[in-house]
Amino acid sequence: MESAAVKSEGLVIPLIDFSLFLNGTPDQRQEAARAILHGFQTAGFIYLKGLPITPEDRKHLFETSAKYFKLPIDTKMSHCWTTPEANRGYSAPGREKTTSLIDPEDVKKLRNAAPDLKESLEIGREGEPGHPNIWPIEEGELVGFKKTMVNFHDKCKYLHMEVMRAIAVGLGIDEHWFDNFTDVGDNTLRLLHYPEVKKDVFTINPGQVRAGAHSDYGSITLLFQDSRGGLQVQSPTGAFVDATPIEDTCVVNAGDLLARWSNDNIKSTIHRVVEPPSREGSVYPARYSIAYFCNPNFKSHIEAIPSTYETEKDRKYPGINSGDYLIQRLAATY
Ligand SMILES: O=C(O)CCC(=O)C(=O)O
Ligand SMILES: [Fe+2]
Repeated sequence: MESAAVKSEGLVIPLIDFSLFLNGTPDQRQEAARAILHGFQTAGFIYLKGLPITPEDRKHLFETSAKYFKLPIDTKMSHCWTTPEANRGYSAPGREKTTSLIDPEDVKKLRNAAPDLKESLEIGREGEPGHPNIWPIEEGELVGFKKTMVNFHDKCKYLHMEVMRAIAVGLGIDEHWFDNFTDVGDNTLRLLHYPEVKKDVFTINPGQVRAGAHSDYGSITLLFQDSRGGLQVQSPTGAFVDATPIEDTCVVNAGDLLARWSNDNIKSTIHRVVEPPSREGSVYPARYSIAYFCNPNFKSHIEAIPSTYETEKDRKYPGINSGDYLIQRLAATY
């Protein structure tokens, strides 16, 4: 039920059948939970198959995303990303620079030297007070856009809750321990488009990437990639290893807040997006991916999960509010 999806440079990313956690016997459930936790503790990344998200759901989402990005730039700019507090809307190529740098001046320099070659749309939870999603006008190919996105948001919210339950089972705490932290669904759905690009762009500027090396901020990220490739995960040796697309799987990685919450029992691993493995021709075709960034409910106070420390003095971090933590991290990269 478990095999290695990636094995290189000391990095082993397991591929786990999540249906065994959701619908298996008590033993299968336990075994799947153990494998999931182990993957997060070692690689910080896992692949899941047997998901409650069907290949049709997924196909429909990617098609809808491609239609969105075909809109004229002026239309997309009419609902652009404004503030870390809202964290919603369109980001044009060059807007966000994902990086592990924190100092805004350093980020600015890096952005100017090698802007990320991507554009994205962030969609937050519907109904979050004070932060409405600003939807593109539904005409032509875009009819039904909102419904598709809201449905997918809901399905991913459920998947987040279930993955956190698996982590709880793996840790040997109450299976529902995280439920009060995940039930609101303060998560962000991000559509990503890496436009077609001339191959020489990457040779002229060796620092050029599609998305800079970074770790994610929240609890976990559910990442759906198309078949192009280019996602890489940093191994314990420091090398970047291809996290090759596997059909009908989802890549799940732990974020910085989960690492902190687990007293560093779980790893949040650096990753990036570079050009795909070379093929014929003078251009790299466009790549699409869909990331669902999960967070503990913004109102939650985050302090070390029971079972991840023995005595008070083993707690590495003071408590922190989940929403504040995210805003602070987003403010550094936009
Ligand atoms: O597009 C991808 O495969 C990864 C995107 C990513 O890591 C991010 O947006 O945080
Ligand atoms: Fe990421």
